[in-house]
Amino acid sequence: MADSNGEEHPRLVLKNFLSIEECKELEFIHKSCSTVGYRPNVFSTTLSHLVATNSSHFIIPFVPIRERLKEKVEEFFGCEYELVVEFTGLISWTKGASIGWHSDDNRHYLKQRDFTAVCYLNNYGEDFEGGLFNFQHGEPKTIAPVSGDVVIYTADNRNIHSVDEVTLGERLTLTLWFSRDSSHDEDAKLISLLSQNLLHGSDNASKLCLPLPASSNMYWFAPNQASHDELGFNICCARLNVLGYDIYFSDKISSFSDSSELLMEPLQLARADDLFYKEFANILQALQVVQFFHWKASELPSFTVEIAGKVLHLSQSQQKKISCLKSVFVKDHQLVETVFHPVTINEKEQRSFSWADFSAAVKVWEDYIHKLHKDIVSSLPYWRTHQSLFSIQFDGSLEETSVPG
Ligand SMILES: O=C(O)CCC(=O)C(=O)O
Ligand SMILES: [Fe+2]
Repeated sequence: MADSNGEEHPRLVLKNFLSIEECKELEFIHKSCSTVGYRPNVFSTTLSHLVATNSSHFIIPFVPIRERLKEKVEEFFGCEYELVVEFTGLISWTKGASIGWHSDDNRHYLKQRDFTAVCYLNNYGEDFEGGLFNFQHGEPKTIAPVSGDVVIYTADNRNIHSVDEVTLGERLTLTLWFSRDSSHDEDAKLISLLSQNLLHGSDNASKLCLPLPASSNMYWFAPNQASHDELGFNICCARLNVLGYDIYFSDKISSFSDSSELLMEPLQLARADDLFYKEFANILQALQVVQFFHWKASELPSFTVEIAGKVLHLSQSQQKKISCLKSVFVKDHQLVETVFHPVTINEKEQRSFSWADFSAAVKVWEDYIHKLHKDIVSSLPYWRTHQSLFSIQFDGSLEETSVPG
């Protein structure tokens, strides 16, 4: 690991550490739940944000991945059982995002960070352009992100790195920091949030799984971080738009003085001249179902679901209402294209859209969500006891479940 100057750069690149399916599932979660990030042109989904938006069940897919990563980092750096996860987040970078040379512990409030793991969830050259990762010294020098690959390194100045500006598309990673300082254990904080959130809900599982949007400014993308509503777009509407969907509010809601409140209201999805019958609880739920459908579209068998009466032809006045709404939530269509338009479009998926498949996916989505919900509710008591998030195989009987001693 020593370079020509005899300096050490403790780091490791692991090819195919995550399966393609794991990458796709995390991408689905990010595209359903992300908010505008901490820096320009960056979007993020943290685990505490998932809890705060009543989407705790989406923590489940992260759990085995965090576990495997921590094990690998401890093994490689020789600090078995010493580390806690300090932060877990899905982070995406779009056109204009970059970061210059830095180490990950380069602020006094980041000194607890000992190790970094960056998992690439999509592909350089396919999903985005630019965005190469570079180490200032030592080998490898440059890493082109490939989905499933992971780079781990010490967070100190032995691993100064940068990321080139993203020039096209959306570059997505799962990023974790690990600490030796147990007072920075993310798990303890999450378990406390989860306990408040999951133990106080009603028993109605579908209500519990209903996403609750955060404040509207967290979904507002403004160019150059201008914080006024005159420019930019709502990222949930924009993500729907780039996949070909519009939103429609029933005639019961006729005026919208405070437009940000409107996205908390029940709505329907439209596509071209069609209006789909299903009423979604709010924009986040509609976005989630659409993202789920696009995640699963290629693997779902073609369904012969009866959709007679489920798809209505939009009247002219309804179409007018839709474009009026669009101008409220998406001020700048060109900007949406620039930020979210994929580099390569799955032509097959685009051409073969059918409401019958969509309708069938809604049912599969419900089963998927309820399974995650069941898993997190069953796991939480064990997590509380051990003050740690770990994966548990529930095979129908809790008694047979093995938990660490
Ligand atoms: O996304 C990457 O490849 C690294 C990002 C990074 O350096 C950071 O977030 O500190
Ligand atoms: Fe970094």
